[in-house]
Amino acid sequence: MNNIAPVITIDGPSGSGKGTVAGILAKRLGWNLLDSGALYRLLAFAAHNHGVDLTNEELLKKLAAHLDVQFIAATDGQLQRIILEGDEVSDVIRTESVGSGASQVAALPAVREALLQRQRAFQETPGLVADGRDMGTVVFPNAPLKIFLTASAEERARRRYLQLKGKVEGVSLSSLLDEIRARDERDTQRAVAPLKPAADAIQLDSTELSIDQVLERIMSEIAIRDIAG
Ligand SMILES: Nc1ncnc2c1ncn2[C@@H]1O[C@H](COP(=O)(O)OP(=O)(O)O)[C@@H](O)[C@H]1O
Ligand SMILES: Nc1ccn([C@H]2C[C@H](O)[C@@H](COP(=O)(O)OP(=O)(O)O)O2)c(=O)n1
Repeated sequence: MNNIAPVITIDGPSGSGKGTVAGILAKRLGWNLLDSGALYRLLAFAAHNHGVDLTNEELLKKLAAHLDVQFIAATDGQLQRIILEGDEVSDVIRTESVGSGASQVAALPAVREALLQRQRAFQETPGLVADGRDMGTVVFPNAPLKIFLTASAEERARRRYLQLKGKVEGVSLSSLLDEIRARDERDTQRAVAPLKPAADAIQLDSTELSIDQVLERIMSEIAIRDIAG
């Protein structure tokens, strides 16, 4: 690990655009990418495969510590790929049911602790773009640029609907809105590392902004701070 490498953190609720923006930024800057939510999703998915109950903190902690996962960096024309125990799971971990399981295991302190060093190990030169819920508050508190990206729950559900429609059967806008609200509630109300902006985060509401406009705003913050060389 190289602690000198700068980090840009992007935190916020589901569907605010964190993953999209983080992926484009990492590519544009030539930096590493940490999709921290994928770790919680992988744990929930692995727990399901191994028959581990999502409330069994002791077993989940062990599973988290030994999670056999590989992140294969994005190449031109291909997104980042995620391999769990030898199988590609990039798409199957993206369902709302795995997201909901991720949010449940993420509320357990021992699980968060077990995943902390694994996340910090992504901080390598030339830099890191990290997205999640507690990147700016807990995992990388010294990051020189912290973004807290939001959008209304209705807009976030609409985006998810457009994203999943045609790919996932039986997806409906109203159930997605309910699920997003339930996840917001759990992620903001939990005792450890709840979803909230870091005191020094820049808050960006993307409800009325395009992806390019969000990127433009972040690029100007990067330029002001002169953090990307
Ligand atoms: N500003 C935006 N305007 C419209 N759609 C967006 C915007 N940002 C992201 N999206 C779309 O919304 C969906 C969810 O975005 P994603 O990056 O997965 O959000 P998050 O990682 O915060 O859950 C994707 O299909 C993405 O293309
Ligand atoms: N740093 C993080 C990232 C995700 N989580 C939890 C809470 C989230 O509801 C789930 C899934 O996160 P993920 O970022 O993949 O979800 P979205 O893409 O925003 O829908 O994991 C967390 O507690 N801390």
